[in-house]
Amino acid sequence: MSKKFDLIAIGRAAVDLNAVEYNRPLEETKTFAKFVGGSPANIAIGSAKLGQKVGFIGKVSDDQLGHYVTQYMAEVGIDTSQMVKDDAGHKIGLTFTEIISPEESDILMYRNEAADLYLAADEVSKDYLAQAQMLVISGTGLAQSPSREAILKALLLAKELGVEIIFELDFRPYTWQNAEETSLYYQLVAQKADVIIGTRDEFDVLENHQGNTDEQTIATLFQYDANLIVIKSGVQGSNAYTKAGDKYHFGVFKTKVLKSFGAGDSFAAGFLYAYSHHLGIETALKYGSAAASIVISQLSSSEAMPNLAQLTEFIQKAETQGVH
Ligand SMILES: Nc1ncnc2c1ncn2[C@@H]1O[C@H](COP(=O)(O)OP(=O)(O)O)[C@@H](O)[C@H]1O
Ligand SMILES: O=C(O)C[C@@H](O)[C@H](O)C(=O)COP(=O)(O)O
Repeated sequence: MSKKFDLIAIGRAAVDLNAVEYNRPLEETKTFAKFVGGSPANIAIGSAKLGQKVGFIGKVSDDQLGHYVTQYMAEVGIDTSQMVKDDAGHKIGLTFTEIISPEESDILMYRNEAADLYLAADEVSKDYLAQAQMLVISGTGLAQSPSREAILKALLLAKELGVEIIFELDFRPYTWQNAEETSLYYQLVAQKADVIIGTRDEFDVLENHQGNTDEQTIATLFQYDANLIVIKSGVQGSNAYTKAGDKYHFGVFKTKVLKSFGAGDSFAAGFLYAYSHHLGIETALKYGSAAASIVISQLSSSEAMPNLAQLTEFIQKAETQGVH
């Protein structure tokens, strides 16, 4: 039976302030454009733009920026009924970006006491989660309590309810205390997740070890619940591994890169669209790569997310021209 939501994402919804001056460091940047940000919010927005039915569980500041984020997410079609306003005055997270060159862009996050980290376990509703086909968990929500307990509660409820658990590693060094703590919580969730998506570097964080091959990583993780593991490697493309032993690779769609941030979130939105529509793993990697290619050629990580027609047209055109 079809559920009310194709996916519910849990974690941070925040604000990106993206430098509109290119080829200069943040120190010298004077003007910024405001967008909704936060990895799980970006994935939710990308998914909604592709036509998925999406819900979001999170906490935002009760001020102009919190209202802006909630309103934008509602406008793209996301159910925001479980986006709680922080009543203790915590402010929404901010991310400043700089575009030094197409090869070099970076982000600077302001996350001290960020409202999303104050989502509490009693603000996660079982009835709400029961309406989801998939739950998308972003690793950063595990960095601090009470958000950590809220995410773990959602994980256990999803497990109990048979909701498919997608773990997007989304590692951000901010707000984590040390590598061992991160690795412990990442492993805890990875052992219960059905699908795990991350970059090679993020899997190193999960393992608290550098230098493992993908084969070593999947051999360990497939001992637990995961059926599918996706390991992204930037411009080298992405690999997907199934528990049954299949391996899929997809390269990238070449594009005029403006900046590299936004690649991971758009990849996840595109990948999950194809995955949840049973279009096959190879197509899922292709949709993820195409969405990423579209987003990294534009300024934002959220508004730039393509709709389904834009995504499929992009793929068709790229395949006709042979640019991947
Ligand atoms: N320079 C690039 N050109 C085209 N596609 C890219 C480029 N960099 C990344 N991508 C696409 O975005 C996906 C995610 O990028 P990656 O950098 O690995 O993740 P993250 O943004 O999470 O660090 C890649 O698997 C690839 O499909
Ligand atoms: O996740 C954040 O809080 C910041 C994002 O909104 C920002 O746009 C970004 O860094 C996205 O990068 P990605 O996770 O590599 O897609």
